[in-house]
Amino acid sequence: ALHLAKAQDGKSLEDFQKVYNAIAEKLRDEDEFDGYIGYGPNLVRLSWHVSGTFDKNDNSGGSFGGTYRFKKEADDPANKGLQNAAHFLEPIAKKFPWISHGDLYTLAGVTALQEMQGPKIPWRPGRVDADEKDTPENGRLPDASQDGSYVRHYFGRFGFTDQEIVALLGAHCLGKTHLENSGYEGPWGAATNTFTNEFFVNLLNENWKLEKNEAGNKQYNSEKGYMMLPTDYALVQDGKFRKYVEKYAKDQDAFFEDFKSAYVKLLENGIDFGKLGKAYVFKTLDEQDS
Ligand code: HEM
Ligand SMILES: CCOC(=O)c1cnc2ccccc2c1N
Repeated sequence: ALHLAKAQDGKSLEDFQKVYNAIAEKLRDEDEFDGYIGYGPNLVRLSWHVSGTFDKNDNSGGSFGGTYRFKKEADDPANKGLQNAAHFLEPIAKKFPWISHGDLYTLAGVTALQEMQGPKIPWRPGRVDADEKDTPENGRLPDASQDGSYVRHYFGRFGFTDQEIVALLGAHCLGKTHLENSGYEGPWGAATNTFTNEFFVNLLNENWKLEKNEAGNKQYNSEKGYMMLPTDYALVQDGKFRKYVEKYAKDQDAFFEDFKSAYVKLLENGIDFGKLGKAYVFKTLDEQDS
């Protein structure tokens, strides 16, 4: 059965907006991280990795239990580099001890996306911390060296369509690869901390060359110093994926809309929010200044 979301006694939109603001202000303060990219992309990746362990076959894993806080999951080689995001969130968890880890990890991704000018992401609280014994085993996160059929099969585990898969991967407009984390490197100078449809524009406009990097892994590089993972490039090699790449490269609003829906589905997979009321839509810091 699905995990039942539990209402946080007496916490309302205002309380969660305070958590949002604390994360958003810390993002602004600590802007020098990772060559002035900041923590935003890393927080988005954490929110995806804690949700991407979900398996609909036995409803194990997923964002509900906040099991990333346990060593087994945090030490998954696929999570290398996310210690930065976890460390960033420690003082937030101390300041708001009433929020569950699952809610904090997912809310942090929503905050980062909105503060990087991404779409408004409706978000629902109610995730409940699980025991260490419920931590999913390593190996549930995807392998970047693979092709389109691997990507389609992998996301089939969450019940995602081709369109949802392409939209979701548009998050690779953010941040960068780090050789010491994943064995992939770059993009050089093109790493961004603003949410746009650039990933799709790059895929279609650049001249891509498959090259072996210093770690001996193959990746696609362009003369402008951009890069794509094999699983990124698969989106233009596979005809069914390619048509959505072309759609999003032309229409950023369509990308924002479809990304928002797919990202909410990713973060809420395996959770029954029942009659806990509608989702919260948080104001950005800029919207509160005025
Ligand atoms: C086929 C599926 C995917 C694969 C194989 C993949 C693989 C990777 C790899 C290898 C990195 C570089 C990590 C590093 O070296 O630090 C990365 C970074 C990143 N990924 Fe993905 N990813 C996938 C899907 C996603 C999804 C669904 C999202 C979010 C919705 C996402 C968001 C990010 C972000 C924001 C970064 C940049 C992190 C940073 O700059 O610290 N990825 N991904
Ligand atoms: C918009 C310029 O960035 C890109 O085209 C791009 C492509 N693939 C990625 C794969 C993982 C992490 C970051 C990535 C990235 N920033």
